[in-house]
Amino acid sequence: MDLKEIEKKIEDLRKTINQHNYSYYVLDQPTITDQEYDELMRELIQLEEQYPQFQTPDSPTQKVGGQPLPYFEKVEHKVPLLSLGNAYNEQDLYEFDRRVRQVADNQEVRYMVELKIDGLAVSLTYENGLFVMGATRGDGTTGEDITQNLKTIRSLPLRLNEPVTIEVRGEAYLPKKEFERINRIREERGEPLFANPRNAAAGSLRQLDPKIAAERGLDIFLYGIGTIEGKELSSHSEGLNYLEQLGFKVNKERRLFTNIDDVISFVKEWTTKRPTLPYEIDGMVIKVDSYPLQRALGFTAKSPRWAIAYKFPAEEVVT
Ligand SMILES: NC(=O)c1cnc(N)c2cc(Br)sc12
Repeated sequence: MDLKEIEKKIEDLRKTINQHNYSYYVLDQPTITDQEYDELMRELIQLEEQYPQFQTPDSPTQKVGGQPLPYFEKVEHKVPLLSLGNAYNEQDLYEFDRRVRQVADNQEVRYMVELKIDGLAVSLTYENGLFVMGATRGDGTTGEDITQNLKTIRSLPLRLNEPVTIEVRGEAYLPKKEFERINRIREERGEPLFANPRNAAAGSLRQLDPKIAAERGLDIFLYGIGTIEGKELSSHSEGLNYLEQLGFKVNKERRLFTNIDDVISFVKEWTTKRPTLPYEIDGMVIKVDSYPLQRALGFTAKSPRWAIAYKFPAEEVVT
């Protein structure tokens, strides 16, 4: 093959593998066997090593982790990653609804209710559709650049379906089965165990050697847009659907309601269904859906007035 044909072969391999990644890790619908997948990856890694001039930042080979870093750079978030006020019972939710309707006046109020993933909040920045930077929440204003580790998350797209410049936020987490597998290995090695999946996810993402992060089946759900160029969105639900369109993994257990009683029933439903999930959640997030109404409600010093986190009661520890 001449160089043109080799470049074409590498591009075709990249496209095929990225498509399989998307089906397997975002849609949970495998399209080839692990064996066939590994075969394709081996061929692509070998060709990229032989022809480095054809390497690109969105190649799936970027997911295996590069060289260890001496430390993590600090990064300033353009839009702060805020924390949420907490609700602990129905009364708190009725109170939240009353405050929202005070500002909403007579306009219809829609609430988007989502699972509150028990992981590590992160921000992802894409320029013209390419993943360029990922950071921890940190103190909400300043986080740590953990791009190399986030790249190893299989469901995190290195190139979006549209060449959009956008900053999105989500929760990196460790599925329960992965958490148990990692702790079994640590136990065999006589290493200290992780207390829970959240600590394990945080510990994995704070590794300076991305090859360690790559071994730990981290995953991510995206749930918010910080900044976006050249696109007008009118609601949070429209924003989430757009994130899915771009190729992000967005949690499917979300639902829109027009009254707080139905929100409370949905919260109760998930309080009991929680153990059936393959990942841990520590509550539910209730957000006003309309962006104009979110703007009208604004923020307190540290959290939005248009959202609240309902915290599940602490699980009884079975001794
Ligand atoms: N779906 C969501 O909005 C969501 C899910 N899981 C979380 N841990 C958080 C945290 C904030 Br802040 S929002 C949010």
